[in-house]
Amino acid sequence: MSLRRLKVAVTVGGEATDPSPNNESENKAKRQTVVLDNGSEVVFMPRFVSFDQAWTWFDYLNTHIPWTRPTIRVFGRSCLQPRDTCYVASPGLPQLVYSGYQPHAYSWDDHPPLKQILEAVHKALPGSSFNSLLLNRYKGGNDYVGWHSDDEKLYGSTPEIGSLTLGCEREFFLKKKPSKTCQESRDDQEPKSKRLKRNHADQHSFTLKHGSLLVMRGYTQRDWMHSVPKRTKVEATRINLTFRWVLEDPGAMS
Ligand SMILES: O=C(O)CCC(=O)C(=O)O
Ligand SMILES: [Fe+2]
Repeated sequence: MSLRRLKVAVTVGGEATDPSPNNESENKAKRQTVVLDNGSEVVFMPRFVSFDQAWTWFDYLNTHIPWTRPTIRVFGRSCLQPRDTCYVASPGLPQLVYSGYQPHAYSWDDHPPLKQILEAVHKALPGSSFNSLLLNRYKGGNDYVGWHSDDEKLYGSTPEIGSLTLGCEREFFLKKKPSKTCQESRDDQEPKSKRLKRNHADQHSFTLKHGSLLVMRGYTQRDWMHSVPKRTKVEATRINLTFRWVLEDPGAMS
């Protein structure tokens, strides 16, 4: 897969990226902002949290979270989701349903370290708010997440998703949807073959390392898809936490 070079603006700032008080130097982590076209944006913080803190969280979550590997429906077929999962949400929110599966919503109080992690994410992203969390556990390179967008109605039209990686690093890909919603009108005049070629060039990749935070914003879910593909040589476990904001009344959006 040929990947276009990213248009990356790197800022070095004093973001509060680590909740532990003795890690001031690590708090000066680099923050990369990738401005995608038509109002989509990805922010990447490779060292959001210190190595040691990230391992402490990994060990806790790996052993204490009630992981489950549900049966889901993909293209009309039932299959085992190719990774473990768990869902946490604030009380009273509409229920999440994806791929025909409705996960049980655990409480933040069930796992106090999650509240600490949420606090660290909020501190790093002033002005952002998250009230739900989807956890994934990839138990080696055969576990993956296929191409998808987190564009469920309950997240609204421009959801912000903060994605924390703990443990084994994995590649994360973004590719632009070949849909008309994100096309400029001049596309209509282009031959289809040219259009497809140009769309396939619209791909980006990130290596999601231990302790990194990737944030998708704006119209990224409407216009782009993302995936974490299989990696045959990988054996170690990766835990991923995606923080999201669930609208209390998604019906009011439409
Ligand atoms: O594991 C990741 O980095 C991505 C997970 C993801 O896309 C999801 O849970 O929707
Ligand atoms: Fe996703």
